[in-house]
Amino acid sequence: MPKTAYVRTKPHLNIGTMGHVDHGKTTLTAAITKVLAERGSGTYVPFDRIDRAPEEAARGITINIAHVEYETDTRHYAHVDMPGHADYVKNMVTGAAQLDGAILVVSALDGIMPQTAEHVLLARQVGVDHIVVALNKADAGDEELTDLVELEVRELLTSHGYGGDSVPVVRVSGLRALEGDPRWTEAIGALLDAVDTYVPMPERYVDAPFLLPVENVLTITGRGTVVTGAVERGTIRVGDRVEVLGAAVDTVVTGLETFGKPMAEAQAGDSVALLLRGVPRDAVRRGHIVAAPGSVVPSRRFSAQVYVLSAGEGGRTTPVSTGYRPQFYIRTADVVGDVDLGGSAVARPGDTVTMTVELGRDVPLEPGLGFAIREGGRTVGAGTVTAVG
Ligand SMILES: Nc1nc2c(ncn2[C@@H]2O[C@H](COP(=O)(O)OP(=O)(O)OP(=O)(O)O)[C@@H](O)[C@H]2O)c(=O)[nH]1
Ligand SMILES: [Mg+2]
Repeated sequence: MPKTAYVRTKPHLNIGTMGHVDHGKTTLTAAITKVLAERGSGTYVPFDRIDRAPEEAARGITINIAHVEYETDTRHYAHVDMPGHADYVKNMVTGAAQLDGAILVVSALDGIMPQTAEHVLLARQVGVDHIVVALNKADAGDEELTDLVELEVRELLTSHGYGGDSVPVVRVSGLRALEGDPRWTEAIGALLDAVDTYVPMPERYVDAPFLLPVENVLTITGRGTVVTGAVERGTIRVGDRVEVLGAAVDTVVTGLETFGKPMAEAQAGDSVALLLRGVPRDAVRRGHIVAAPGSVVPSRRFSAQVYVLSAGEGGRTTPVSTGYRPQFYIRTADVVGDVDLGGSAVARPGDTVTMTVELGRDVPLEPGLGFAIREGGRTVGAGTVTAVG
């Protein structure tokens, strides 16, 4: 049976849930889909369909980013549910790189925890310009304590340039909303209204050459290799030629879908799956870039302004100097790079410095592109490309 095609009736945005482990991101994601499904827009996605890997079920945490879709009255959303556990921050960065806005989930019982702050910092760095706060577990929280948590969250957001005073903070209970408690299903409605109104429709560069950072690679038996991700810019149609940078592959797009629905054309902002002709499964991986042929020249050298996280932010306790070799998280890629601070200069935790970086492989780079620097499983820096070459 042919699948129903995707019909673009509303503006499409990419949002997602981020925040510290166990604060209720996946529960809230499931609750949002349930509340909207009951209003007749979209399909309910239960908790165990979001955290569906065996290890996720066994450990009760999210590991992989998961995508769900839903619609409000005014918009169509792709929603990325990100992991909060410190070990999976690299997956969170991949998810955040495609967002137009984020829902920061903070447990009203626990307040700001290490990955609450780390995610806000990373979101800022990878270009998430708008955050709405869900103060979750409000069913179990004491009102006065929740007021304090709200103040604390606003302060954190302000310190990262998010204008914490004007950010919407909505008290919710994902768990009670899932159970159908009217007070809390209403709160989910209020949260979605806040997202609808506070996160603006971003400018989409639909006329630019096509570019999609690969988030995931799958094989569809009998059809071939599929790459997924959010279109960063441009437009793509079935039959278009593309190149896969990183894999040095030239190919043709032979299928195009969003959330299992075929589409004739995908454009900047869409969360899509591209079927690529004749590409072996192991030739492509996360971090590669699918682009219009010849439209980008990848490079490995760039200059950047970098903030070195303080020890209190979970960063290093000792300075870095020329020769330092951490991992750079750029779009969905994770690449080693050599840092040059110029001569004998050092960068202490808490400093903002300029550096040149020589990556281990060529990556499409451009001024203004944000990235994170990680080492031994923790985030140690956040930077912005200032010049390429
Ligand atoms: N009381 C109460 N408990 C909640 C609420 N939301 C989630 N929980 C509980 O908190 C625990 C963690 O919920 P998850 O939704 O898995 O949290 P998460 O933020 O997705 O966790 P990670 O993805 O692993 O970072 C579960 O036991 C939930 O039942 C809520 O609104 N109220
Ligand atoms: Mg989760």
